Amino acid sequence: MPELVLEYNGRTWTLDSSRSYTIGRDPQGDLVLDDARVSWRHATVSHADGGWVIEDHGSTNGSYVRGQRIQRTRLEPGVPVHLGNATDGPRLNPSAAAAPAAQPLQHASTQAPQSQPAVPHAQPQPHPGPPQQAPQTPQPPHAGGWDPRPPAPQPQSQPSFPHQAGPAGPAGPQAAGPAGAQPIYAERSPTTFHQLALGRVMRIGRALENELVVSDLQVSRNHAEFHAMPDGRCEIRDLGSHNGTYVNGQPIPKGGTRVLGPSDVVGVGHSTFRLVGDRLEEFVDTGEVSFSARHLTVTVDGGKQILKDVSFAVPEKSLVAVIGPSGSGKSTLLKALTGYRPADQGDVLYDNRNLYKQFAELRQRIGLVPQDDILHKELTVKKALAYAAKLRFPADTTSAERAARIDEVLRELKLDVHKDKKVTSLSGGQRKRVSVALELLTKPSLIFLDEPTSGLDPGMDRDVMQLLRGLADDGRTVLVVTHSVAELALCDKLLVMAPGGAVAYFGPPDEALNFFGYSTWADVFSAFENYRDYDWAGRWKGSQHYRTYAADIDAVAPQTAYAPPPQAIRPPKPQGWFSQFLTLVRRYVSVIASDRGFLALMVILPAVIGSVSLLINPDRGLLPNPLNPQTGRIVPNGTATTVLLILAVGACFAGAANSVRELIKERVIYERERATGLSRSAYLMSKVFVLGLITVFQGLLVGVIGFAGREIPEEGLLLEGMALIELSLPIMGLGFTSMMFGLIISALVRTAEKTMPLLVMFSIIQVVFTGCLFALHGTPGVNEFSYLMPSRWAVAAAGATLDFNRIAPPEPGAANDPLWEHTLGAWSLDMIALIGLGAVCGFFVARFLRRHEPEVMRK
Ligand SMILES: Nc1ncnc2c1ncn2[C@@H]1O[C@H](COP(=O)(O)OP(=O)(O)OP(=O)(O)O)[C@@H](O)[C@H]1O
Repeated sequence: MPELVLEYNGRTWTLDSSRSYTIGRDPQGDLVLDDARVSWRHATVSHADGGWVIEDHGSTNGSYVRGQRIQRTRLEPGVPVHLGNATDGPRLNPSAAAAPAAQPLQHASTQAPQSQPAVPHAQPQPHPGPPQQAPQTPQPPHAGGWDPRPPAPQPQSQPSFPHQAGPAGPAGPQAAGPAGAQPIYAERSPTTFHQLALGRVMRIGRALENELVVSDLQVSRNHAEFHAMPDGRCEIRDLGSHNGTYVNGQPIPKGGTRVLGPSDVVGVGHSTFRLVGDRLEEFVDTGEVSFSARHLTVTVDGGKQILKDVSFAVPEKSLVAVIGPSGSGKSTLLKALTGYRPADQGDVLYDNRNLYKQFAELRQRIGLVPQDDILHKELTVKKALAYAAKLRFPADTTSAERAARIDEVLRELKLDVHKDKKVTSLSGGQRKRVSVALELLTKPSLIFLDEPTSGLDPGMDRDVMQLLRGLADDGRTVLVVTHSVAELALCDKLLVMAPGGAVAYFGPPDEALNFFGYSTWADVFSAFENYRDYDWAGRWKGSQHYRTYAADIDAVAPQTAYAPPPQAIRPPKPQGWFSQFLTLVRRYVSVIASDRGFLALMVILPAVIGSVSLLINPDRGLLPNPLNPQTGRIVPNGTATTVLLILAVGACFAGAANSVRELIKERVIYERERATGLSRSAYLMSKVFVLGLITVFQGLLVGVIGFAGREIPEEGLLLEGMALIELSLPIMGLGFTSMMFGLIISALVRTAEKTMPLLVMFSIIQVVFTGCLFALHGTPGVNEFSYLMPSRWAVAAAGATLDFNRIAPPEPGAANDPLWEHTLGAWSLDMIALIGLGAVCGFFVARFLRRHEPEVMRK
């Protein structure tokens, strides 16, 4: 059997071809590499098809051969493999035969061949607590003997927060002090060092020609450069990067420079740099970050506190569950932790860096999976992720790079077999996995999930929770708000919120029921409901559990929260406006094209509206009637006004119906994408462009069918020989402006169900203000009000072509309607007003769209 010798850092292993070997940081693995850039289970080496192959397990930072990221490749003697970084990650040197110095790997020589170990998140993690003592019969809090029964002290479960010292700890004062102070990293050892000689320029970027190659898709190809100036100082220059360069968490202007002081920390993607003398220390954020919240308090208008003094801390690689009755502030807490709605008091520490102060940089390390899916269900998994990746990654990433990252994430979440299925055809649990996959694309270190298992059956609930367990084990901090209590044992810590928004418990999940003195969570929640005014927070703070698990972090005095600076609130735009617009248009067209029902309706609806108008006095034309010789007056042509009324209302309805659900149904997707750099105007314009084209086409269909079968004037006012087109133009414009009104409704409502009554109301109002049912001109107040209605202007424009002042002449003594004058001037004014109304609607949609954005971005 051919053996392989792998050398790393002076150590050698001889690998036997009869089994496979896992490589990673997991001490239980075969080849243990203690380097932060290497994933827990990073890769596997095995003998297959007559050679040795290495297969990456969807590791966070990748495996590289000859500078190329690989998924599975054959190992060649003398060709090293880098793990975690293409250039300076741990280097494995394969050689062909067993070298005399090589030590046979113990497992290989002493153990029988074994199957490849499962990846950590595929199996439930052993987190069994001590066998639970039988709880006492539940009693109300005011009854005697209901005092908390703290479990016996368990020294081994004492939490250790290596990077989260209290006020006396080394990192405490810095974390609360000026943003980005140097000692934040005092307890971390740098991942790599780089020498920076005087006068030298060291360029950072994704491209291999850079001196400092960062294999991180969040980083631009040529991102920034350090410049060691002759006077001994050093400056950082941003090279027009897409995601920005940060000094102490604050962005430096695009293309700008900043001279670095001794305590300054530079952030580029997931890497952070600090200059110590002529040595540049690089810290790579592999996801293993501690996380804590201190004294978080949220006060709403009126002074009511909906989140009260919430503190907790977890070390790296933790899975935290947050549970609590409805209205206990779980969503509010999530918003405070993600910066969507920063707390008014207290702070959130990300690896001891103040999240609010350094929001601009740290926001990119946060993934948020909202309760509703953040993908277009009509698309295939791969396509949906491809559009999301295009919007989130820098413009200079190639589609191959993005596709590679998507494949990596799909494999990691075991979704590769589903990648060509439509999202809508997946089970609830799989759909949630796809939403998680989307957030994992950018390799966040912190992942927040809002009720990911709601609506899932118990099997899927477990499946999703095990997935989260695996994400945490692989080096991320995961916090999940949930209503499901079945799988809490998989979590490292449990935060229980009490009515009113205060903490009722924080600690190991298996001690929680004992803490409350109940045997089931249903009892605990009933107690919350029945004793809403009980001082749950006081009970928690008086407990032994509090002293064990939270007193340290709580000991720091509460501080007024630092509002993120304005430049931090607006996320960097990884893509330019036009590129975002094009991607959004393409995505929208893909969504529409995949919905055959909508496509069919798009044609059938206007065709039916146009056709039914032909049933009205089919042999009558749309020209003015001759004078009645007896009265000397023109006999009104009721057919013309009725036909125009039907066509106009049809266009109104079709236009508004196209758009009325559009923004509300995508609200969650928009909110998430907006927080990751989506341009509001690009989003809005993509909707206006696609829906505009559809409605204009529908208007044309309505107009051509409705007018072509009738006698109409031979000459138009503007398009002389094309009266049919001239008559259809107002119908098309009316469809467009109604579509814009529909967007206003869509931006205003809170649920999609409310759109239908508003659509009906809008359409009926348009019927009234067409001017076909009663004379508007000469009716003070009503006439002026009608100027706000698109149907008024559209009917007037078509009426000007048809000469409505003669088709429906005013009562004797009344004046002609100036908007209906059979002149080019009147027609042009009507059309300009109609389109102008659409533009004004666009302005209002943009304003109202803010309601769909994270609170912090609404100002
Ligand atoms: N902007 C606000 N103004 C006033 N009150 C608010 C505001 N936002 C939330 N609240 C109130 O704060 C309380 C907590 O709301 P939150 O949505 O955080 O609870 P929750 O625990 O997530 O509830 P659920 O489980 O039902 O989602 C509720 O009583 C809610 O009505």
